[in-house]
Amino acid sequence: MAWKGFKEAIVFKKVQEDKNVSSFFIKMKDGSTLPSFIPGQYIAIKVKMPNGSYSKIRQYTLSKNYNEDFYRVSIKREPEGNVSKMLCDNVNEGDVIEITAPIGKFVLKDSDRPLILIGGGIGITPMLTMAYDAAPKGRKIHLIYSIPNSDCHSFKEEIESFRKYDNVKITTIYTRPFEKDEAEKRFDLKGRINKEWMMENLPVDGDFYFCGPEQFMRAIYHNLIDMGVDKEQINYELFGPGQDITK
Ligand SMILES: NC(=O)C1=CN([C@@H]2O[C@H](COP(=O)(O)OP(=O)(O)OC[C@H]3O[C@@H](n4cnc5c(N)ncnc54)[C@H](OP(=O)(O)O)[C@@H]3O)[C@@H](O)[C@H]2O)C=CC1
Repeated sequence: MAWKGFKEAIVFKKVQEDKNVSSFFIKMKDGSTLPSFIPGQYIAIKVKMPNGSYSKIRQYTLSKNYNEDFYRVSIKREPEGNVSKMLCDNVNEGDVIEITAPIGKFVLKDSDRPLILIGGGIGITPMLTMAYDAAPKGRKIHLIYSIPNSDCHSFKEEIESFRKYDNVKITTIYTRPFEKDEAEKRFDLKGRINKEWMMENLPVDGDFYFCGPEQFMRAIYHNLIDMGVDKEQINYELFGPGQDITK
């Protein structure tokens, strides 16, 4: 059952996904069943600071299959982010945090159109839950993941595992690959995703969902408009106090 406000939850597993990203696997402290959520939704989290006061409230997208009996959030440690630093550095297995029930309107809509999921950096998290939902249903999916290099390549095996579905295509973009990344061919495309590549590789009749840094989102939005994609097919969410990306 969903609840109002915050409720205590326990981190029962913590996984370091890459240099900066940690995943937290969460269950309710009182053992109650977690409400289901729609792919793309997030929970808000607050955490007790060492001085006993509560941190600010932050929203983190759920990043794992919605029909598991736990929630997973995956958090990038931001040097300036007090809450993400507190969580990544000091919250460990067995610790209690406070969470809301899942919320959010950036969710996967029912459709038979090809589904194009584009994640920039930690913005891949809502794309993962959307892919978990759509892949087994046979919908044609193109999952595109842009990261600087192998130091930031979270969820590598997890994303690779989607290849078991014939209907899923994966493109990994490294914008600043190391020499070893080039030598070991760890990516499909080098450099920032751009309009030429999108025009050649993405269907105009698809449903597009994307999330990532503000400039990344603005570029993708305008490329899609230039390609002639209908605004109804363009879905995105900007976290934080960003500017309007359509301008
Ligand atoms: N539901 C939501 O809305 C969520 C939103 N987020 C947001 O996602 C963002 C992710 O940030 P972070 O992980 O630091 O991302 P990074 O700074 O690591 O960037 C991710 C990728 O985007 C590329 N990129 C940046 N600008 C452009 C552009 N104009 N055109 C094409 N590619 C571009 C980067 O290339 P390059 O290396 O060249 O810079 C890089 O490959 C955060 O701002 C976070 O708030 C995160 C989770 C959920």
